[in-house]
Amino acid sequence: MSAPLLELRNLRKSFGALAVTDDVSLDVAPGELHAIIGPNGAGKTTLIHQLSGSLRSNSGTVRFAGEDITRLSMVERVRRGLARSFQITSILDGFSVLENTAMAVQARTGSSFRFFAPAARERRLNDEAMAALARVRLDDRADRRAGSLSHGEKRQLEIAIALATGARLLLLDEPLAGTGHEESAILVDLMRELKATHTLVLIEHDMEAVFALADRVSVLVYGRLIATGAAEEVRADAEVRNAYLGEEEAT
Ligand SMILES: Nc1ncnc2c1ncn2[C@@H]1O[C@H](COP(=O)(O)OP(=O)(O)OP(=O)(O)O)[C@@H](O)[C@H]1O
Repeated sequence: MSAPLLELRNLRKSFGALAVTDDVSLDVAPGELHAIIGPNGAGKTTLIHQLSGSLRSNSGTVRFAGEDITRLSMVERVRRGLARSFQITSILDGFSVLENTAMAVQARTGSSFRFFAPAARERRLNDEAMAALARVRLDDRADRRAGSLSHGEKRQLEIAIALATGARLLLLDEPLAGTGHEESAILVDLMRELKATHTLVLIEHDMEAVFALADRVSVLVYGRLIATGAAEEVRADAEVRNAYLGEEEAT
């Protein structure tokens, strides 16, 4: 296996006496789609916060592209190419789809277009934003107000915003939650396409989507990883079936 893009070692986060993630160690290879599954309350979202930098870990290390980023802020991590698909609340409803995406391009490029005339600068930002929107198939919605998008389209926009930050690795926290059948099919296709160019860490409860997309799957139960492996191996693992998949099938 090539050197991992993301390396977690012995990560732990506790709230008071409750260890929500406990001794989590995991490697994610470049180009891999790695799914993290587990029952409600297992600590998946907390782990994503620890990776994105929105929560400081109590102990353990996170390395990205060989660099120790454990102490870096969320903004510094985004600059290095590690982005969480933004929460819906971070979409500015009153701005257009294009403007929302162009702001992410601007955040990445900073003042690097400063030598351009204002009109040319705006064109560059918009061209890059349109490229991100085309990847998520929202280019035909560019001029719409973001607030007018459907639930699934907002999820697509969040991914476009993450792409526009220049991310190499995308952290996706339950992108399919609350989406209808058609919306979810679009998002699954989109994630499949993104695999060609990006590394993805996906938290998802939709097991059909997980096993259709993931190269490898890790199972988190009570904050601990009980299994990591190729999707088919994990699906067949007796402990995993007891701890999680059996429970899902029963519901
Ligand atoms: N800020 C916090 N303070 C105290 N407890 C917290 C905090 N954030 C999360 N927890 C607790 O940590 C546990 C794990 O929560 P988390 O949201 O990470 O789980 P999850 O696996 O993402 O669950 P779900 O699949 O339901 O989204 C839960 O028991 C939750 O109540």
